[in-house]
Amino acid sequence: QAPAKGTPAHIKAAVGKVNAAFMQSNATQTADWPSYGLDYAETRHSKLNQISTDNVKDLGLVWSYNLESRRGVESTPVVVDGIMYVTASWSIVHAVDVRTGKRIWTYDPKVPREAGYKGCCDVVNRGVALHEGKVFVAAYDGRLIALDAATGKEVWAQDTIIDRKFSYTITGAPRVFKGNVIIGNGGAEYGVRGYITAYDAKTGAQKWRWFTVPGDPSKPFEDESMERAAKTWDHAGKWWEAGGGGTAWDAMAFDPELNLMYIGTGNGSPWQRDKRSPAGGDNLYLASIVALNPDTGKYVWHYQETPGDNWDYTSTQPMILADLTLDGKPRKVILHAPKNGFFFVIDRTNGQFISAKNFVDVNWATGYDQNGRPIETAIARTGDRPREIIPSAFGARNWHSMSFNPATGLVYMPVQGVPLTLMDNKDWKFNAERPGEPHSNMGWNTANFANVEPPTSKPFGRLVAWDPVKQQAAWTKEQISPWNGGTLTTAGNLVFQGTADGRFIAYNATTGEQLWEAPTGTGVIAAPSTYLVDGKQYVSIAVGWGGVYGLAQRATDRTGPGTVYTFAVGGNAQPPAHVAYQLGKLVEGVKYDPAHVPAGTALYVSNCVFCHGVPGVDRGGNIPNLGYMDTSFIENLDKFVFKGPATARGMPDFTGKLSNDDVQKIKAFIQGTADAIRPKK
Ligand SMILES: O=C(O)c1cc(C(=O)O)c2c(n1)C(=O)C(=O)c1cc(C(=O)O)[nH]c1-2
Ligand SMILES: [Ca+2]
Repeated sequence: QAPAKGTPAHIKAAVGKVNAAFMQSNATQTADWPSYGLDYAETRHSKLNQISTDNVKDLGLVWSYNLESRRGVESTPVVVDGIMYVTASWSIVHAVDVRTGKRIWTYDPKVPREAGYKGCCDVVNRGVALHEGKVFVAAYDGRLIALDAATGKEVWAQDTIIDRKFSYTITGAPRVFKGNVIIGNGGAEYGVRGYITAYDAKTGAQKWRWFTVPGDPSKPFEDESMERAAKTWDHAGKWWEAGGGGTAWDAMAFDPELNLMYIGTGNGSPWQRDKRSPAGGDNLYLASIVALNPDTGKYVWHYQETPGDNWDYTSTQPMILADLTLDGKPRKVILHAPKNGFFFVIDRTNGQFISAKNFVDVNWATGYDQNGRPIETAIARTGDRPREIIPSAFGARNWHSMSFNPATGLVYMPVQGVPLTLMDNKDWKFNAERPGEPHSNMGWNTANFANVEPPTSKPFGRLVAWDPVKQQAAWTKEQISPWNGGTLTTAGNLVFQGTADGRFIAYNATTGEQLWEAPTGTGVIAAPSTYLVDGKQYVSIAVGWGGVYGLAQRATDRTGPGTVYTFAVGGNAQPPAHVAYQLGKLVEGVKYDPAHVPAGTALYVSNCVFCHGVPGVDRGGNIPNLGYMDTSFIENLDKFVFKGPATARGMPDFTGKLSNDDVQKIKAFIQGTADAIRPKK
């Protein structure tokens, strides 16, 4: 007799069957959603069609589940036979029974809140992997943890970080390929050396590790790929001191037939190439797609999308494996649209460049030549004055997933423009005494604050349906803000996406016509999933505003808690009531010495601006904008900066890093900026 649904015995059986054979058979039916990107190819294309263009208008809420989090939610819910696993901020895992919408268990890895500032981009997590009865989560502080799927109890945990002096973090979802749990890390804004590691899913034993950039060349190279890569860096730049970067913090995919796994690598650390490799060079394997042998971690091939990266143009954005007919011939390709604004089609058997076309206006390159090298513009690298480079470091796309529908032949991708000015940081030196010290290690200054030349382009968000064969858009939808959620496409000829302004929307996949929407009570950044439970199709989305753009910006005054919404045709549950949130008024009356403003500006830019934004200019996302605080708060700023109450929520303690004098100067900058932008009476 089958165990009752939702009991530990049922959960064990359901999640126990998720193995390599299951992943492959599910790929042809997609009855479940067993992995971050749905399948090994990361298509996010479901073959379910109960919900279709005809009846999507009758989609209604079945239940909502409170994730009890107030920071970014980037997780795609994975679901097997009605058991859902989804993560919230601070890497907390929730197991939810889809049949009831009720909690089965939660697991909190207890990430130290003071470690929050070690990451660039919010204390987020993109989700879990499942394999043979276990749930794998990578915690923000760098631990990879295996849980019993039925109970949420820890089975094993591994520290994936090679050197805790440096600011390594993990935000990405692990994947399981051939019985190995695979995970990279983040940190390239602060000076780290990127790598990716495989662990035995059963025992947690380390199987292999591949570094993405070479280490100190006076020491033996780990493998031949590192030796070759070291020839593309100028040794005078001593890149290895700051780590070089190249972090593999998000994208992975796997082709079982070719026995190749693919990763996307990140930006250079520091950002500006002449600071780490003064004579130039491609600086392999930054900003590349790399194919590895999943059994050994051995390098097989690479294609570098941004040679000599200079702008935080990571190639970590999600990739999709697809089979296309190009010039009459079937081709096994990788579809990829990274931060740098170009859509790439790459031969996944050998890494050969097929085509690249810009999907937004860009000013760093005019295109790619037939060898797959970008043709850079004259302004791309010269840093003599503050200059807007397009796309900015926020990327024309970021980690927000795209999906590929073989029926329409279209890729559905969230696209954006977030204008940013860059300025050469002439005095940049790697801070060897305090490696991993935030933002000062970027190389460039992002110069968007009040008294520097502002960018001239306008921010935008856009949903683009891209034809990868013609390399052109089939349709586009303008959105009200950048930083919208990832997409899902289905055999019901639908595209689902959540938006920064707090809606969950369904479109006709062929035409882009909007067919349905529901409010979400907060901005959406994550991607939805769809699956069958007891023969019925559901769609779920985890919402919660945040991520790097959400730290200091928002598109709606609705800032409800992290929540999972599950919809089905005929659903009629009531949504939870959410609190509205108002902008305050500009801070007034804090006494300061105007002579302190320039020094305060520099201190604010290297210590505060990333999370708190520009006082009174940015709107304040999940983290308050200091230009809108009460007078007494700014007057007492030292009480928050040194061992303050917000350290429990992830605010760094600046004891020993800033002096009292520095805090006076920062106050001068905050009040000075508020005074400067206050409308004149
Ligand atoms: O260089 C890195 O190691 C690294 C890591 C991460 C991350 O782990 O989230 C991001 C970025 N870079 C990055 O450049 C970026 O724009 C970004 C956005 C986000 C996010 O979750 O919203 N993470 C990251
Ligand atoms: Ca980065």
